Amino acid sequence: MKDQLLAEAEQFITTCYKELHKNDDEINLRILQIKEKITEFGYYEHTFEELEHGAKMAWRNSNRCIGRLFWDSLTVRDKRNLNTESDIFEALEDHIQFATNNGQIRPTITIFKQESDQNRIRIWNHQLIRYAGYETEYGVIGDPASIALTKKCEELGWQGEGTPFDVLPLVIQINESSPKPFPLSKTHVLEVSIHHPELSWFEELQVKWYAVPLISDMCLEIGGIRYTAAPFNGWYMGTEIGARNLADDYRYNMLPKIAEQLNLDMNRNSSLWKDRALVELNIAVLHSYKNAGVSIVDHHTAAHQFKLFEQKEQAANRNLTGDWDWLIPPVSPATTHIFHRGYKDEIIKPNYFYQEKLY
Ligand code: HEM
Ligand SMILES: N/C(=N/c1cccc(CO[C@@H]2CCNC2)c1)c1cccs1
Repeated sequence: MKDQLLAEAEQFITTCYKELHKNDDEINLRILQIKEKITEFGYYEHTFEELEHGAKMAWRNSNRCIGRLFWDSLTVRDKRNLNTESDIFEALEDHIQFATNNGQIRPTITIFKQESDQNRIRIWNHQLIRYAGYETEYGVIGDPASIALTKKCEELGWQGEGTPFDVLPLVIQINESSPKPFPLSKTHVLEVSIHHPELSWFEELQVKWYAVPLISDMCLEIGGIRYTAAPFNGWYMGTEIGARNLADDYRYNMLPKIAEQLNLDMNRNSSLWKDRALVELNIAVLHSYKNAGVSIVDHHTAAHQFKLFEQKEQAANRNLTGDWDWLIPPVSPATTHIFHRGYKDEIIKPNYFYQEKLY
């Protein structure tokens, strides 16, 4: 195990320090230091500089991410010193406030203590901000994707209002102690009501979504060290909300309601009623976020930015890796260059990984 850790550390320091334009003496000195730490204690710790650049490299290596052009502009917050659930909760509220920035979203990651034999911090939420889901005898209220976590939160003593848009509490667990729920104050949660630039009936659907996507259940691995609590945010690509979260029939399932209002022929697939409803919903999402001054990107602009990323990686002499299945957008994929080429789905570290589900 120590040899494996040392090998990962050496590989990371070599790449990271070269990118930071450090010379061979600095690289060898740092590797020697780490070797001593691992030999004596069985682990080592990153400097802030290593942590910051490692988190950026991990974003750059995220094969499924179309937003990687901006990898070097990630804001990294070092919270490895925090030890209690309430201190961690406070740091998460600060992250939400800083990243939201009144709508001018700042891509940010907050990194908590690394995993060790004595220490494991986990955030049970998939995203820091997400709506609850309730199974009732009349069907599901809220987000079906949240049913399991909502049940867990209720077992832990949390009580939602029962609306389709109840923001779940943050659930923080340290080691094997009971996970603790912390309700988020609504003042921290910026939301956008969805309306359409031409179709005035759209607002009668009374649908909204939150501004900031903040993934909190993935593990950041840098140089053999695992950060099991390292929530990160960017801004949304419109299709994530308009073609998935609000459109999937196992999510908010809005397409039939929209098609009805559009008086489309829903009895024939070939009327393409689903496709027309989908496009209008995505137009409404992009229009509403822009109108509210909340950062968002359409899938055409995002694909163009990804093209620039491909060119930048080529110029930097780095091999581009990607996961085609995820990189193509769910709306009009073949209108983007991504659809018409291939990508090598090789896993390079540092990177962000799934970790075991705790509920
Ligand atoms: C800045 C704006 C960003 C945009 C528009 C963006 C866009 C996306 C989209 C559309 C996906 C696919 C999600 C899905 O289909 O469910 C994705 C995946 C991903 N993104 Fe980005 N991203 C951004 C920033 C970031 C940042 C800051 C990080 C980390 C530091 C990141 C890491 C990832 C990872 C790890 C995945 C794969 C998640 C999985 O495998 O479930 N992205 N991104
Ligand atoms: N726009 C985004 N979209 C996502 C990025 C990563 C993951 C996800 C959600 O993935 C879920 C798991 C599989 N599909 C939904 C969405 C970002 C979230 C955090 C930083 S950027």
